[in-house]
Amino acid sequence: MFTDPSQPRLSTNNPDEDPQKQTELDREEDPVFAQEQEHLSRTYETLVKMAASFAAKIKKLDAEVAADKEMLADELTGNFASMGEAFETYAEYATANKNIDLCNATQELNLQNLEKTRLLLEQPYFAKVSLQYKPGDAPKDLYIGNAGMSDENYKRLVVDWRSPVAETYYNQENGPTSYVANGRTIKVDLKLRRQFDIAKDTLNAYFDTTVAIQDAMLLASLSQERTSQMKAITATIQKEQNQVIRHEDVPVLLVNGIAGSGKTSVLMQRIAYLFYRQRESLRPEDVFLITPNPVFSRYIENVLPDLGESNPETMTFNEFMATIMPADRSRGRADISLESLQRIDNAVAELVFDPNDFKDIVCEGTQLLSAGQIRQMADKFKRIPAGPHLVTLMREELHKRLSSRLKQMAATERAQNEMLQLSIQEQVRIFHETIEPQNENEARELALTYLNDRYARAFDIVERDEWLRIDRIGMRLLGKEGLLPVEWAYLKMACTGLSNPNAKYVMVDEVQDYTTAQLVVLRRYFRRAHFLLLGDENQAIGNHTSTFEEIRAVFEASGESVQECRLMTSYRSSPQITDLFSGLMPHDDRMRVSSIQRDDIAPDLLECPDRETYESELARVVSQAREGIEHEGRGLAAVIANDRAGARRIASLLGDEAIALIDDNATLPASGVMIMTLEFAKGLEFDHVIIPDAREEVFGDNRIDRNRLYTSISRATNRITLLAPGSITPLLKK
Ligand SMILES: Nc1ncnc2c1ncn2[C@@H]1O[C@H](COP(=O)(O)OP(=O)(O)OP(=O)(O)O)[C@@H](O)[C@H]1O
Repeated sequence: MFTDPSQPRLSTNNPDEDPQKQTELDREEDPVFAQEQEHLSRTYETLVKMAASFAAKIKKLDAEVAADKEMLADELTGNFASMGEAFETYAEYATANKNIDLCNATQELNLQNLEKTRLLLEQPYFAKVSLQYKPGDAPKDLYIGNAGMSDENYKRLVVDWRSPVAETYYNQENGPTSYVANGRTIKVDLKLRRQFDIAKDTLNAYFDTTVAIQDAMLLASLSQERTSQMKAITATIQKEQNQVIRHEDVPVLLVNGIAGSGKTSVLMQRIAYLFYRQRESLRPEDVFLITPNPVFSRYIENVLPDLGESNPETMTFNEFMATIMPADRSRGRADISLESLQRIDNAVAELVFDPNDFKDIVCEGTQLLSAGQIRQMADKFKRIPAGPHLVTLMREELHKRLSSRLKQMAATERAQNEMLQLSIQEQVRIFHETIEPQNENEARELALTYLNDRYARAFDIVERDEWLRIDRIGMRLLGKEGLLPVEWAYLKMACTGLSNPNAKYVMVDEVQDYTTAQLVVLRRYFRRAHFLLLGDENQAIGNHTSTFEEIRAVFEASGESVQECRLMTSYRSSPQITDLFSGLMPHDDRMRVSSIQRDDIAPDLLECPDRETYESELARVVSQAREGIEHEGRGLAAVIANDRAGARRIASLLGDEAIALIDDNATLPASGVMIMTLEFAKGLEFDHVIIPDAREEVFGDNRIDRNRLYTSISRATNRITLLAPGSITPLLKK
């Protein structure tokens, strides 16, 4: 056993040995190992029994509800013969429905419990803390896992990693510590902090840690080959990361972290944490996650489900814009100055609607309300200044007028004939039965239902204020034709109050890639939401994107203070790769960077004297990478080109040696060597990164090139190769 208390304690006698490869002898000789294995086996057995019991309860309750419903249908025949009988019948309905609601709630709980036990059966827990609450008291052992579970006698089997007491594990220090529960700070003495490597009911190893900077579980996790899917980091969350994950709920939290410091990982864990802490009120549709591109959305899509949580609304900025804009208008430049947006606000403050600002409401080829009618309606409200309040009043009025227009139409022979000619399938879809109106009244009512279905989109047009000609208003107010998407969206928000007031959280990853105008649009649209912004200024690779100072200013402008956390340790990249990319950072920041010590391969910088040598070297490097991956049967390598043209050139040079992922919608295979642009590689990571053209012409001494190089290098976990036909950029020659 180890004697150095600052080092992780392994359950093996040989510190050089991979804990995964402990011999049976080591384990047998270690009483702690045996005790822990026994505890695990017992817990696992209980969980198996509980899973079976929840499954049985679900089945039984399902059968009971089905029987109840059948009985309801048979027995509650609806006796309304007299007033008294009618009341009685209503009371019976109410009781029966209440019972069904109660059953549904119980069933929901059963399902949740079954889901939790299933999650725990994969790995019942990953850590244990022994906490002494008062001097002299026996320490209390708590096992921490991906979900919390108590047995049928209410004895805690596993504590959820997000529960207050689990904080003692993440504080990473033995001795006096504390956690906050129900607003109270509880002081405890952490006597033992033990990590486990567990798969189902098998204990592979345990580690007793005091200071976890170099914790063995972390090292084991970081040394695994990369796959096309990001993984949760629950068991190995580090102290600085935990401060973000468990941060108090503030209006704006900005996480400024170097490449590979776990920003995206922390973001996913924070979402899971918020869902847990607000489990009664926070729903996945209240949380919006804005990601840099569709590849990235797919890369992270399994993290939350693996933690037993649902994914929030996940979208790129363009996808977000598509939800609020006409279909053909949502893409395009976003480098609008703040002054232009300010001009829109000023102009809208003076806005008076003009007769030509309105559009006919046309649906299914029928004009339901004309622009002239809308104009007349606007005249009714002329004492109210144009803007969100007026638009709301007009919208309400338009709803009324649309309804009465459909009512008028429903009385016409034409509408009723159309309805009678509906196919049987259409009738069943609209009315849930076939129709045969018996009198004029009935025919009118049915025709109204039919028209409401046929012209449903018209109500949408009203609701989405599509009866306003935003481009026309923009042209008049700003004197320019063809608004850019961000301007269009901003103008529409200013005129109509367009927003999503229900969103509670908006998370923006890679925030350094957004222009100030884009952030202003997000802030204004999600007007009540709390924001979590994560980024790295050194990875800003686009023109006109915001600095962190500008990001702060956007949010401070709406009266909020912005809290900031820094993450300065690189978990992704080996120390030598971290040194290489951090050399491109501003000097003061560079001094604060650290990485996790592990096996290290020196970067390969290959300067080739001529084109021919260069091409054959590139082919050799790629071919070796491919062979290595094929031999192992896993692993990812990326050739990161500077642009699409470069990626295509390399693809034709390399032929079948590598898979070209040039289209935005391409998916990352599980393993292999891929060619891609940096835009595609953003946010992702690879065991081996090959930068095929690292000449000064490609990476010159300017901010964007520097950031492009930093971002490309920092995609690598273990190995980096840079090639150049000629000299490598002096940016790397410190
Ligand atoms: N505490 C941790 N335990 C285990 N792995 C971690 C931990 N923190 C980060 N990692 C790993 O480090 C890698 C980088 O994490 P992540 O992608 O979240 O960083 P990032 O800051 O978003 O990176 P970038 O900004 O460069 O895209 C991932 O493989 C992640 O699993």
